Amino acid sequence: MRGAAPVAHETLRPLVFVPGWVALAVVPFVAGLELSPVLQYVPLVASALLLGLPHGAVDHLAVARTRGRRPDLWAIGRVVALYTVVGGAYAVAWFLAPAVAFALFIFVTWFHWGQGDLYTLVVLADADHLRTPVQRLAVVVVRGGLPMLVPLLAFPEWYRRVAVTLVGRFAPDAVAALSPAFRPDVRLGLAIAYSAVVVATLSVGYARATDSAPWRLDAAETFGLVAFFALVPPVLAIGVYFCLWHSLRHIARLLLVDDAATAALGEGDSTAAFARFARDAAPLTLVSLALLAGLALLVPNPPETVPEWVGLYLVFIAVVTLPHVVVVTIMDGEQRIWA
Ligand SMILES: CC1=C(/C=C/C(C)=C/C=C/C(C)=C/C=O)C(C)(C)CCC1
Ligand SMILES: [Fe+2]
Repeated sequence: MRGAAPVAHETLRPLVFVPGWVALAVVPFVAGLELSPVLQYVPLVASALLLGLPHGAVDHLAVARTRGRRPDLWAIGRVVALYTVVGGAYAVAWFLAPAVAFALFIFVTWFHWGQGDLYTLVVLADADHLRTPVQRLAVVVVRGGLPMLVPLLAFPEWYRRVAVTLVGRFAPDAVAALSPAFRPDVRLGLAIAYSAVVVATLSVGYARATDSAPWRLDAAETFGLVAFFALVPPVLAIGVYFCLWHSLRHIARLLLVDDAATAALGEGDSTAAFARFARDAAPLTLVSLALLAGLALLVPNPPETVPEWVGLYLVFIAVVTLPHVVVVTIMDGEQRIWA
């Protein structure tokens, strides 16, 4: 990729891939120990300070850096305006139509977590089996469906409970509008359709791969994640995935557009590179937490328990994810991830 020294990629690769793979292998066993519900929330709560929330807290610098420019006040101001307008409108939507806002959150996350993995496959895993835009869109559907659809198929009651907690901060009765998604026949239909897309996507990829190693990595990750989300209760699974999969991969991407971090990685100094990220991300992570506290005062039913606080945190994440997806999609365009 443009501007990124190959050595930096080499330094990053194990740091990016290994934690997620270890989590896929280990967490199902931990989950088998029947963790108390509160412990299952630990990774999601931790994501407010570590990896999760911070991965989006450098959006104000990311676009300019991706274009090879130093972020000036004007560039930062544009991103702040994007967040205010798009995030603000979506926040209002949560108050007016919470069930619709929840459904949108699921679809946006599906796309966004899929697009994150597409980048990782193309740039960090050197995948050559994703030749066409249609294949790349299919990979986004497959990869995003792992965290967003598989839990609905495997743990519908958990999924419903989380939907109730999010929507319930605004209007407890509104969640009834989502009930068709939990019907067994609808879930069976979704399972069949999704499986067909997974098999077709991997098969076409296999036929087009010249180097089979990245394809094997893609297939192994896909089936590993299917098993992970089918076995691990969703709050725990999503918390782990958000930190160690999506956010870690995106942070690697951010390091590769930051010249100083890339230089540090080129010298094998990953600590210095990640420290730069932490410094860049700290201010807006703290601002985000202050905004979350403000949101808690504004909602009709303020949170009282840990699950309710996490529900509100997820609403806040939803609101900042919409502009975050715009930023990442601009990065995708600049880096020709979909071409
Ligand atoms: C917690 C949880 C859910 C939703 C989590 C979502 C949608 C998280 C999105 C996070 C984002 C977008 C982070 C930014 O990149 C589900 C699937 C309803 C199932 C039950 C557990
Ligand atoms: Fe993200």
